[in-house]
Amino acid sequence: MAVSQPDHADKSAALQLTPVSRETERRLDAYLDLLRQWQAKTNLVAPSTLPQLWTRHVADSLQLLALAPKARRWLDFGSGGGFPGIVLACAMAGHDGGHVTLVERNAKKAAFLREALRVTGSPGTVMLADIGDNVDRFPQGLDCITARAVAPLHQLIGFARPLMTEGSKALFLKGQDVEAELTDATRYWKIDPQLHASLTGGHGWIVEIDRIERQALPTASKEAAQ
Ligand SMILES: C[S@@+](CC[C@H](N)C(=O)[O-])C[C@H]1O[C@@H](n2cnc3c(N)ncnc32)[C@H](O)[C@@H]1O
Repeated sequence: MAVSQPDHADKSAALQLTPVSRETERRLDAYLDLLRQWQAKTNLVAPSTLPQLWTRHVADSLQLLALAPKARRWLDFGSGGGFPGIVLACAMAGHDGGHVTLVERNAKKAAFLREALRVTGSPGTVMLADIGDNVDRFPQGLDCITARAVAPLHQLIGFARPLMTEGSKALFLKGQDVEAELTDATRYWKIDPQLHASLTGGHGWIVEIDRIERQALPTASKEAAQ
């Protein structure tokens, strides 16, 4: 299968939305070159989005940096082909103490993510693991927890809760059903979410959460649980 070629207009549109340093740009170029090569044998992104890798995926990931400008220690649930985790790692390479933990349960994708960290020289660790079974193995002292297209919001909040500390936050990239997902999540969790419209347009949203408490069980459920 032919390897797709970079689209320069797509890249410059993305970099206008979410500018980065020349060094980060070079790391991102190396990452996308690798992704295009591996995409020929492993499905890392929807093939229809290959012509817009920069706007659909890179800028979508980079926009998180503006919502957590001081964050250095990141953890990304279900990184897949590397969004947002590898993109954030490419950006963190320029910062002292920058590090991204990428959690992925698919072995081929985890191998790709390790190779992406290697070729870009970006600071990160790939954990080949199922999130739900391994929360106690994840690093502590995180500044920011992320996820895109991995699980329903209420589940992501449950995964993030034990990892959150004073000053940390979660940033979850969500689609047009965000309101329904938030309504569902507040049945389980007390949260004070902020919603940010995605810079990359479409119907994307970022849910920012900095405090998570378990919702008290309604009386009927408490009785049922006894
Ligand atoms: C739809 S893909 C999205 C990948 C990437 N975040 C993105 O937006 O391009 C979902 C990824 O999450 C991974 N995943 C889903 N549930 C997971 C879990 N419980 N533990 C670890 N990885 C999980 C899948 O293997 C898959 O690679």
